[in-house]
Amino acid sequence: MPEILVLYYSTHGATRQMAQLIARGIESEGATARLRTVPRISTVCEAIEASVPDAGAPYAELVDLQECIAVALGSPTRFGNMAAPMKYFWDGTVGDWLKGSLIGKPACVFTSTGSMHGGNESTLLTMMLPLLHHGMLIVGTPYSETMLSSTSSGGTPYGPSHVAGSESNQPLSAEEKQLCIAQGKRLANIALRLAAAE
Ligand SMILES: Cc1cc2nc3c(=O)[nH]c(=O)nc-3n(C[C@H](O)[C@H](O)[C@H](O)COP(=O)(O)O)c2cc1C
Repeated sequence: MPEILVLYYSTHGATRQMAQLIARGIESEGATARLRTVPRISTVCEAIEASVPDAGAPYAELVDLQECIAVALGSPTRFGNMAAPMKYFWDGTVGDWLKGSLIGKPACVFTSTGSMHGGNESTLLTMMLPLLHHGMLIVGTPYSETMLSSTSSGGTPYGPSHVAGSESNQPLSAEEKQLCIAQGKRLANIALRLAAAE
């Protein structure tokens, strides 16, 4: 069964929930979702994380990028950009960039932000940059997903988003959830067709 990597970072759980919904969409198309996260990083150089997380998805390894036919990449918004642990992971992918391992693979991005205009679109757009450097094919959300027009919180043509509120405690709206599932389905559908054509 072809696998699609759902790679996310989350501290309060919203981006993790989005990842699980995207995985549901992926699996409804007949692919397997491989959920992976990345460890926190620290300014204290001696501090190390356990090699296996206490809970949730395992930590991603480079082989996950190589083995999967597509990637869904999620991060909370941090000052209008992806969180440092996720950026750190991508900064470690130079070997794959040199080999061109990801060229031609489809990818999508998703994020959770505190406030409506606090940078969810800038986070999604800037998360695309390392993927484009790797030669990946960016898959957004088309307006045929009618909830893109009706949502009053998250959901963008650049990818799914969620507005979590200043306390990071707002649940995903029905529209936000549906757009996550739709994004997973679309990514899997395109990835499976590209893989079959090879
Ligand atoms: C250091 C830091 C920076 C943040 N920067 C922003 C920001 O620029 N815009 C925003 O709307 N929310 C910002 N937030 C809030 C998070 O994006 C928000 O709580 C998000 O929903 C967390 O996702 P999670 O539940 O997956 O951890 C920031 C949070 C932290 C801790």
